[in-house]
Amino acid sequence: MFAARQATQSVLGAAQRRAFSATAANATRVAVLGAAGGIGQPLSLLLKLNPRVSELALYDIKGAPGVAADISHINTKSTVKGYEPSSPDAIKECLTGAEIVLIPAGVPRKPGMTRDDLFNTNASIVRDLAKAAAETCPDAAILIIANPVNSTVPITAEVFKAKGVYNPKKLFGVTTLDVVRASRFISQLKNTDPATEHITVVGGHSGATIVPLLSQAGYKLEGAERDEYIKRVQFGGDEVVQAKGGAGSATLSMAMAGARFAESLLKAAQGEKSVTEPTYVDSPLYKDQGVTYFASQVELGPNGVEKIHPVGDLDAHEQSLLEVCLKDLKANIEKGEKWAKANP
Ligand SMILES: NC(=O)c1ccc[n+]([C@@H]2O[C@H](COP(=O)([O-])OP(=O)(O)OC[C@H]3O[C@@H](n4cnc5c(N)ncnc54)[C@H](O)[C@@H]3O)[C@@H](O)[C@H]2O)c1
Ligand SMILES: O=C(O)C[C@H](O)C(=O)O
Repeated sequence: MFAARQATQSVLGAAQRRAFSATAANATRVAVLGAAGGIGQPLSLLLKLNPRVSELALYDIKGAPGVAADISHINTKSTVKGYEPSSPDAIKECLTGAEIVLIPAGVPRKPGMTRDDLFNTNASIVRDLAKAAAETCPDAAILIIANPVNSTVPITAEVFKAKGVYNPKKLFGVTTLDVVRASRFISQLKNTDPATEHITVVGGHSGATIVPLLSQAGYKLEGAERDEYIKRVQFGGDEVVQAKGGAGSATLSMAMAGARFAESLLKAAQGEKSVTEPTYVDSPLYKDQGVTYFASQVELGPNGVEKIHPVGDLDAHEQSLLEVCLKDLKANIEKGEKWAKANP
């Protein structure tokens, strides 16, 4: 009996040792810029719980060392370090060796504002952080959370292009929260398990540019029910902004969505096949209409974007939503590109 238990323990020990060396071989440094904010803190917490992450580098203009000290006590293996600009090289030190950089740094909306109203403040925050990433970790996957995503992704691309290091396969606008909402809201209407709902959402990340494709999941809503569902997905962010009454926008659900997208990238980077997520990327799908970035299902691989899937079959109503989306998106992209060129 004792011998049998000892044998089991030694087998388990070997399995654990193998798992440990596999993790060590897949060591991944992940940086969060804006780590002390409403999204940054829970996002950093979720990344600390992810065994695929070996080093967590947390940067903010204020408060990152405190967040790092707190999170570092959690009993998972990854190391955590906080950086703040009191030392001039802090951002460089944070980004050195990073393979994934998540950027939630920037101001959130208050009631009555659109995401585009954040442009004037957030454009320069994202530009400056993108410059630091382009200089320090040009090969990292850059995940843009800061709004307005439809414009901050093109701004980031322009920064990387100006430095001669742009790799369209490694730049992602995080639209996962739209997918999470679309799946949760249909499950509330249909009394299904939201974990098994996978509603594709295409386009961009604001208002009419958010286009959920229910028909591809086999659903057909009609009339007011359909319109209310679409409106809730397109304006889910406003629901949270209103409810928080001036204290910011979605942070906890966004942290979950950002951590889920980072996990998908890590899985793909570590060799898992067929990892697919909708995300806003440099896309050929509507380039002929001047829409150079677009969110659709994207297969992820070790080098980032592996394959960009077309939107697929749409019903007539989805087609009409897509047309409105493309018009708005084109304007948001041009605004970002124009600003980045004028404000290098
Ligand atoms: N993509 C999405 O689906 C999605 C969802 C929710 C929120 N957002 C956006 O994410 C952004 C952050 O939202 P939040 O609620 O976390 O805001 P927040 O104000 O709570 O946190 C932002 C953090 O960024 C930091 N920061 C500001 N300038 C910085 C700089 N130059 N370098 C480093 N850090 C800097 C701030 O100190 C703060 O800690 C907003 O723009 C918001 O609109 C996007
Ligand atoms: O609505 C916002 O401003 C934040 C975010 O983009 C969201 O969708 O919740």
